Amino acid sequence: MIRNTYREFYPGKPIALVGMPGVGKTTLGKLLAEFFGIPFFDSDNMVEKAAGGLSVSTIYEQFGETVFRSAEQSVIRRVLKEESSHVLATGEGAFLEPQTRMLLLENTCTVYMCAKPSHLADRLSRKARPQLGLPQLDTATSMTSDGRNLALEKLLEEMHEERDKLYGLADVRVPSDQGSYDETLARVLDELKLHFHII
Ligand SMILES: Nc1ncnc2c1ncn2[C@@H]1O[C@H](COP(=O)(O)OP(=O)(O)O)[C@@H](O)[C@H]1O
Ligand SMILES: O=C(O)C1=C[C@@H](OP(=O)(O)O)[C@@H](O)[C@H](O)C1
Ligand SMILES: [Mg+2]
Repeated sequence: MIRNTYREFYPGKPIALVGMPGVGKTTLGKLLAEFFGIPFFDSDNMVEKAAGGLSVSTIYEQFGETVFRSAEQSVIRRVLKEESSHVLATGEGAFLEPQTRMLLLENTCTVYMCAKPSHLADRLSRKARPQLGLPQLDTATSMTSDGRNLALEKLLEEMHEERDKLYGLADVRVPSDQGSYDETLARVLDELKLHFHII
């Protein structure tokens, strides 16, 4: 359905997805790349490969965030140099780092995927991959009877408040908490078309 509606339109430069943890950068990034028939890259996976298979959490633990950010910037720089058309899902912290942000703003079409913090809290509590940057929360005392994790929601609200302006520097902004994957994908495509004045 989506393929028929949008046919073969591609904005002509890489598309980079930025935003909060759990907003769907990796999931939607893969779908977007599949839609365009172009390669998909995820900066977290690229860093893990470059580190000989060490996981993101191990890199954080053993070397710290500064080393991780620097590795992240190198792999992003490399993929932008080597691959002309692709979709890149960044890790949540990448776009907050000034040099990486500049690199992405200058060389890609950046898409800020956004969602309500309460929605992200719900998604993250179901997500298989452990999420760094979110301290271990005492789930026993912060869970409500209807299964909401209030401490996680509060933390994500604070993160959102702090970061929304920076993520908002992206070229386009797409809500990612309403509807199915297909609907979100269609919203990304609509925003890209508007941005590039493609009718
Ligand atoms: N409409 C939706 N859009 C994006 N992700 C969704 C949606 N509904 C549920 N999810 C779930 O939310 C999680 C998003 O995780 P992921 O794609 O890894 O996000 P990120 O890379 O931004 O951290 C996945 O487990 C995905 O299945
Ligand atoms: O930038 C970061 O510090 C991280 C990004 C996350 O990726 P997502 O934003 O894709 O969840 C995740 O790998 C990890 O928690 C650390
Ligand atoms: Mg991801």
